[in-house]
Amino acid sequence: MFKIGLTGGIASGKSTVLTYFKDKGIPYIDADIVAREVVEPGTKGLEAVVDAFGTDVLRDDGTLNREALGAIVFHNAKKRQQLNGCLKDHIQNRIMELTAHYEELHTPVLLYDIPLLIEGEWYTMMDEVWLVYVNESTQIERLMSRNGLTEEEALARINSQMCLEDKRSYADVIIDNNGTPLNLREQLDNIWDGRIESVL
Ligand SMILES: CC(C)(COP(=O)(O)OP(=O)(O)OC[C@H]1O[C@@H](n2cnc3c(N)ncnc32)[C@H](O)[C@@H]1O)[C@@H](O)C(=O)NCCC(=O)NCCS
Ligand SMILES: Nc1ncnc2c1ncn2[C@@H]1O[C@H](COP(=O)(O)OP(=O)(O)OP(=O)(O)O)[C@@H](O)[C@H]1O
Repeated sequence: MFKIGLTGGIASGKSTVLTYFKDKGIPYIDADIVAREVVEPGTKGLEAVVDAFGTDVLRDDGTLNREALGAIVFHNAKKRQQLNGCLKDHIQNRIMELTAHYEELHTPVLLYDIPLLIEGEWYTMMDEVWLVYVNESTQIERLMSRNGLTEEEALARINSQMCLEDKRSYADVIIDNNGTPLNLREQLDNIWDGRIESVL
């Protein structure tokens, strides 16, 4: 099974790229979805988060208050590391379980959308790394507009990750998403024709 790790910075366009390949029928694992599953009510993941951060990060209905937890961890590197420590094994186990499932199905290609692919060293298990790249001003603008954040809040999130410039050296393919959606689509058509169809 050919494993492709899709990464980038926050709001660089990973989900937009993933949607293109999903629409082509390529199987995928979305780490943001996994990260939500492992903190659903009743999970060990949520229990670990509450042990570390207290019940202030819960809503009245017992679900995780993502806004409250985000406000803490995107402004404090120590707290962020603590959260990562609570969830790392749960996220990793679930991703490996899903990978085994696709191996059993003899899936020829599996696309992983993992925001922290480099930071979390997931790149070492990939056959290829694809980086969705934007410059910082585009990233800030898109993040502010998508999440309704102030510039300061957007920068706090961006600075929680390895900078996109430094991620470039890990990439086999760089997808430049500074342009229009049409420009992005043209690049993805080329990647599909040149790199994916041959593996299928
Ligand atoms: C802090 C939380 C509650 C904020 O939730 P929220 O709904 O606001 O954001 P969401 O989960 O959709 O994440 C949005 C983006 O933030 C970035 N991000 C998320 N967690 C982290 C982190 N620990 N460090 C750096 N960036 C992160 C990613 O680029 C992600 O795509 C949530 O992101 C979380 O639980 N993070 C820890 C789990 C994790 O590491 N997720 C990344 C997938 S491997
Ligand atoms: N080429 C583009 N032109 C204009 N807007 C774009 C373009 N590509 C993506 N966007 C918009 O930018 C925002 C971020 O894109 P997307 O959600 O795909 O990023 P992401 O990397 O998956 O984000 P996250 O790290 O938070 O999961 C979205 O609102 C999306 O619609």
